[in-house]
Formats: sequence, C-alpha cells, structure tokens
Amino acid sequence: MDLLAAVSNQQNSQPQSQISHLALDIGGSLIKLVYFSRINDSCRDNDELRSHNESLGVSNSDTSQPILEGRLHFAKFETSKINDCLEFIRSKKLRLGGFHDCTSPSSDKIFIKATGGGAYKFADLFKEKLGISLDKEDEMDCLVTGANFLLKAVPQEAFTYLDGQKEFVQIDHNDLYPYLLVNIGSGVSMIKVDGDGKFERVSGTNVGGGTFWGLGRLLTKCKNFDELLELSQLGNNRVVDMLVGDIYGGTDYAKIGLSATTIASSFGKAISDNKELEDYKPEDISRSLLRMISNNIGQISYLNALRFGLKRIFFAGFFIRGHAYTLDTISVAVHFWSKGEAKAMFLRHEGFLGALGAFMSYEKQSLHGLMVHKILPRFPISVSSAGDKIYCSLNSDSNENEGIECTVYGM
Ligand SMILES: Nc1ncnc2c1ncn2[C@@H]1O[C@H](COP(=O)(O)OP(=O)(O)O)[C@@H](O)[C@H]1O
Ligand SMILES: CC(C)(COP(=O)(O)O)[C@@H](O)C(=O)NCCC(=O)O
Repeated sequence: MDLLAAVSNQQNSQPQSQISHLALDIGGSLIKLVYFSRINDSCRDNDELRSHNESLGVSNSDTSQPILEGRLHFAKFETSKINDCLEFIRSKKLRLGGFHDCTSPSSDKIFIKATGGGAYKFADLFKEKLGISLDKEDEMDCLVTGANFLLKAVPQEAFTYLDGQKEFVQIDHNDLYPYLLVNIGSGVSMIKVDGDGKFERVSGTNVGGGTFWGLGRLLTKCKNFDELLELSQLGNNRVVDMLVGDIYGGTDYAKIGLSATTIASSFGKAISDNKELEDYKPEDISRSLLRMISNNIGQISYLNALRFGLKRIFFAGFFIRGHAYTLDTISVAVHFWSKGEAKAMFLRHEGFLGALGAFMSYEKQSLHGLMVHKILPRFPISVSSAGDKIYCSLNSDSNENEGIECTVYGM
C-alpha cells in the first residue's frame, strides 16, 4: 500500500496542523472517530525512542525512520445522526486521513479504516457522500488492540473506583495477561485477552448500554443520554426496587449473607404499589435502571472471570461515561460476587477502544508504531492525598474527548 496521500503532501510543507490517519468505529449507538493531527516534523532523540521502545517490547530496527509529533483526537456522534458525522469529516478535511490502494495505482479510491457493524451498514453512504471506501477491520480484534495499546502506552489509563475514589492502577507490562475485557456498548462483549492479537470472546449479554438508554427513554421521556444519567444522580432506587428488607420485614436474611438493603428484585416494588408510571419520579426510575443494568453486567463479568480464573477485569464502552454511580455499582458487584478476590478496573478512553484498534491497523500500511509520550487532559485532573483522582465532566458541550499528544514514527 502507498503512504497516506496526506502524508506525502506533508513532506514538502510545514503547516501548523495536518490531519492524517482517520479511523472510525461505527457502533449500534455511537460513531467514534480517532485521527492524528501532525503538528510539525521533528527528529526526536533516537536514544529516547530506543529506550521507550524497549520498555514497550518493540523492535528498534525502525528508529532511524522519520518521527512525527502530533496529537490523537477523539470525537463521537450518535449513529442516528450519521449526517453530522459526515459533515464533521468533510469540514475538517478528515478524508485526507485515508490511503490509496497501491495494488491499483491508477485508482484514486481513498480508503479509511473502519470497524463496528456500521462499517458494513453504512459503507455505501460513505462512498456516496464523501467518496470514501471503508476498509473494514474486525470489531473484536480492534477492541483488543485498542485496550492493549491504552494499557501499555498511555500512562494513568486504568483506574479502580472504591469508596467514591478513583485511583490509577500501575500496569506491569510483564504481568498484564490474561485479563477479561468487558466492553459495554449497545450490547456487551466479554473477551478473554491472552496477549496481542490473542483473545477469545467468551461471553456477552444483550442487556447493555442500549437497554439502559432505550428503556430509560421510554420510561422517563428523557431526550438525551446524559440527561438520563444526570437524573439518576438525583434519584432513590429504593422507591422502585424491592429490597431484601421489604420481603423480610426490615431485617437481614443473615443466614445466606443478604443484608436488608440488598436489592432482592429490581423494579419489584412496582408490582404492589398500585401506582402508574406517572406516579414514579423519573429520577428514581433512572437510578433503579442504571443500578439494575450495571449490577447485572458486573455479576456476569465476574462469573466469566471465575470460569477462566481471571483476577483482572477491565470495563470499557461508552455506557460507563465515567459516571460515579455506574463505576460504583460495577465495582461493588465484582467485589461482592468475588468476595473481594477480583477487581474491576476502568479505562479513561473507555469508548474509543475499537476506533483506536482500527487506527492502529494502519500499521499494516504505513504506521510502524505509535509512541505516546504525553496525555493532554481536557477534563480537570486533581490530586488527593489518597492518590490521583480524575473527574470527567458530563457537562462538556464538546463531543471531543481528551486528546493524547504522541509521536508517530516510521511513516
Ligand atoms: N451521547 C450518547 N448518546 C447515546 N448513547 C450514549 C451516549 N453517551 C453514552 N451512551 C451510552 O453508550 C452506549 C454506546 O456505547 P458504545 O461503546 O459507543 O457502543 P456502540 O459501539 O454499540 O455504539 C449507548 O448504548 C449508551 O448506553
Ligand atoms: C453485536 C455486538 C458485538 C455489537 O457491538 P456494539 O455495537 O454493541 O458495541 C454487541 O452488541 C454484543 O456483543 N451484543 C451481545 C450479544 C450477546 O452476546 O448476546
């Protein structure tokens, strides 16, 4: 394959920021974009690159190749508003981030790496509206590649959530595998990861992010996902859920280890309350729904981890949204079911694994490696005495998430 059209143009000029390498993950709910904008040409010190490569276990044979400094950008759109995404690609000239097929030099077809079901569903639309052909990459492959990349190359990517505190996890590159990757998108995939490109999708569930948003929309009349999520913060699930105490006259069922406050039956109170939907507060419904789905995913994840003897579970996907109650419910579920043996961990770039994986697949064409040397957070990062804490704002009016400043070499 040829180098990127955009890259070849960049060799002679020195513009401020040029786009190269656009990759897409078109899911059931959201379209995720990752693209690299090059700031300038620079020859970084080869010793620095060599030692970084060694730490990542990457061959040093390519370190004499040109190095590009730039930034990885992340953006997302609702799949139902795909025209906004097409317009974004057009307005930012992201189409230039594709490549030509060198097996047919006379062809002026531009290919963009894409994964997710929409890479199949919307292939004709991209061709018709932007003249782009989608070069499809397998969704599970991309999720795993994206997760491994983030865990190995991006500092402070993984964190736990315990007692209301986010704490970064130091990833030991020599002791990363095996782990369970749980991607909570519209539906949920559970993947046992044994190495780079070595994985098996061991389970899944159709009760996922699409279920929360779909049912939540019907039951609360919320107009967007973040509104539903914010509503859950104000609610009290006990108004809707039937607790062990409701069944046992206010007491624990101690013999089998169930406290009075454990949810015995999500939405169970609605059976006997003799109330209509309008009689419940949307915030209580939202909270109960969020808890039901997060708890269920946490439990199924743990059971799969148990099946394969996995101690580490990484949760990703845009359902999580860095939302405290979701993080807490999943963490508590894993802790409860594993009796403290397994740990739930989360990824800061939670929703972009697939798109990053598709982005990394340009390697086969022209990118020999990505060296990330700095994170540029868009959201505030604060440090507490208990360690680093991160806060993800739900009120961000931009659809772009934090970027990663990075160095790409070997183009
Ligand atoms: N702005 C949003 N619009 C719709 N869903 C959102 C939004 N933000 C987060 N979500 C949640 O994220 C889920 C999609 O997660 P994602 O990882 O992008 O999966 P998919 O690849 O299936 O689109 C949705 O089903 C919903 O629960
Ligand atoms: C079909 C999917 C892989 C598509 O990915 P998504 O767009 O949800 O991210 C996913 O929705 C899924 O794994 N669903 C669960 C199917 C099941 O195992 O029952």
